[in-house]
Amino acid sequence: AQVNGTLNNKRFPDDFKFGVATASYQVEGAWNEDGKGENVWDQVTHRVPSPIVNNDTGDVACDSYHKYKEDVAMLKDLGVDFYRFSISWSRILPTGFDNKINEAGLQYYKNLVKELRANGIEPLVTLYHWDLPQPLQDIGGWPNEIIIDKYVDYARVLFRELGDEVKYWLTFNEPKQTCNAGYGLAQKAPFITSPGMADYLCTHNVLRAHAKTWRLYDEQFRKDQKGTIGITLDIQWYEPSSNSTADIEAAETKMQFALGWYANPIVYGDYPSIMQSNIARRSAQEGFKESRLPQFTEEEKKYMKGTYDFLGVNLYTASLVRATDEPNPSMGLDEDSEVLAWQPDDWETAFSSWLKVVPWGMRKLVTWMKNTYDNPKIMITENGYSDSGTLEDDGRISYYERYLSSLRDAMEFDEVDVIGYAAWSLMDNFEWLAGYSEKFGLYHVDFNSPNRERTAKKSALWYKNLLETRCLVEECVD
Ligand SMILES: O=S(=O)(O)CCCN1CCN(CCO[C@@H]2O[C@H](CO)[C@@H](O)[C@H](O)[C@H]2O)CC1
Repeated sequence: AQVNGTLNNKRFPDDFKFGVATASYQVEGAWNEDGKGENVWDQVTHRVPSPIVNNDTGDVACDSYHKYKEDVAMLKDLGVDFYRFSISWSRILPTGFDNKINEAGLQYYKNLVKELRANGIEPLVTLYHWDLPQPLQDIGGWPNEIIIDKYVDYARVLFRELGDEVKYWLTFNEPKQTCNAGYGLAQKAPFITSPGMADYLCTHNVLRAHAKTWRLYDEQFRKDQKGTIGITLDIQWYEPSSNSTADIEAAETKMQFALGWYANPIVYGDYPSIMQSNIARRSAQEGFKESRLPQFTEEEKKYMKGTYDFLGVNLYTASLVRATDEPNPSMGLDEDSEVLAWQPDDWETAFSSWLKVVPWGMRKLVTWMKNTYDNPKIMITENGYSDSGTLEDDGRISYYERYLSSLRDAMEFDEVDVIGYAAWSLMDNFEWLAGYSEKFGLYHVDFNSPNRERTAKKSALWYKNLLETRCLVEECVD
């Protein structure tokens, strides 16, 4: 356990998988090469004025589309068990619809998977990491339920074309970002402002698309391909700001609105009851004839329940939560929860303003998930630290040591079934609204050079050593 700052000294189990993660729009570049169609991130980063720092775009990014062999060499050198990357829907289906498959785009991913396997590295594929084909957004995007079957068609192409070599799948990366940030608060593409309305419609369709895809794999591909398929949810740990009953309940409510929104339907078949009751009451007060939170039919609930082999979770930070007796009457996910969350200014912070360094939140989160979702297999599919780009990144090493120690504590003392961990990220890449101004990589990338040279930071050598010893301290105990 972490006693006065010491690290957990237990070795990670032999079957525990270590990896690193990236995402298509953030690293690939080649935004319009070899038949790739436009996606919502191409569209928003090309807007004038641009919402992105320094007008940065993913047009070239790390140029992984051309430099994937170099990337695999880095992965090999790190000694990872797996590489988590995402597939660009519009590189496979340029219009988003499956009536036209872009063979060159498909070939890129076949080549990447082949290169990984040739180096003994397991591919873990995220089907969707936010880059929706623009033609699908033009007909409404995720709030339009026609999207459900278009996503399933896309998934079917990937299972069919890549499923012989890819055995680990994630349907979505962070659907809350797609829906709440993308369609509620205009913080992510397509930057639509419809809080407490389009975010709920988006989620209702994402969840049904996820369930249909999990069932498709389970019924039509798993027997032959013998793979495993989950989803990645983003969450921060929400800690009660006092031990009052009201604040403890407020923190639980916040977890239900921020993680239960997706995990409850997938594990138990329906939205959390606190979401259903709060939003129904507030919708009635606002004069709506029905709740702003869509309802699943009874058969949808049965169909949805249990659609996961494991739960992926991205954890970076934490916040404090307190109750309030003056709830904000506006519509929105945060307002509908009727609790207040914040990050104290004096908490240790990374370079990204939202990223407070709160290692104990890792153990709290995965133990809460064990207790709340009946002890599921959990994979940490992202965890990482931002700085302004130094090669001597001691801050990143310290972050990883403390978060991994907290994770190992949860495995040792709370017996949480954690099956793996991926560091975000293999290399510096396009950090969404922050462009290239915030660096998350174990490797530095020179975005001023057309060759996008990669250079190992101090943290890369630290991670390589961890993967060799599988232990956070000098003297490890089995
Ligand atoms: O800035 S603001 O305060 O107005 C809004 C904060 C937005 N947070 C940022 C982190 N994100 C979860 C992590 O998101 C993940 O983390 C990585 C690092 O961000 C990304 O590069 C990955 O693509 C993403 O999967 C949740 C939303």
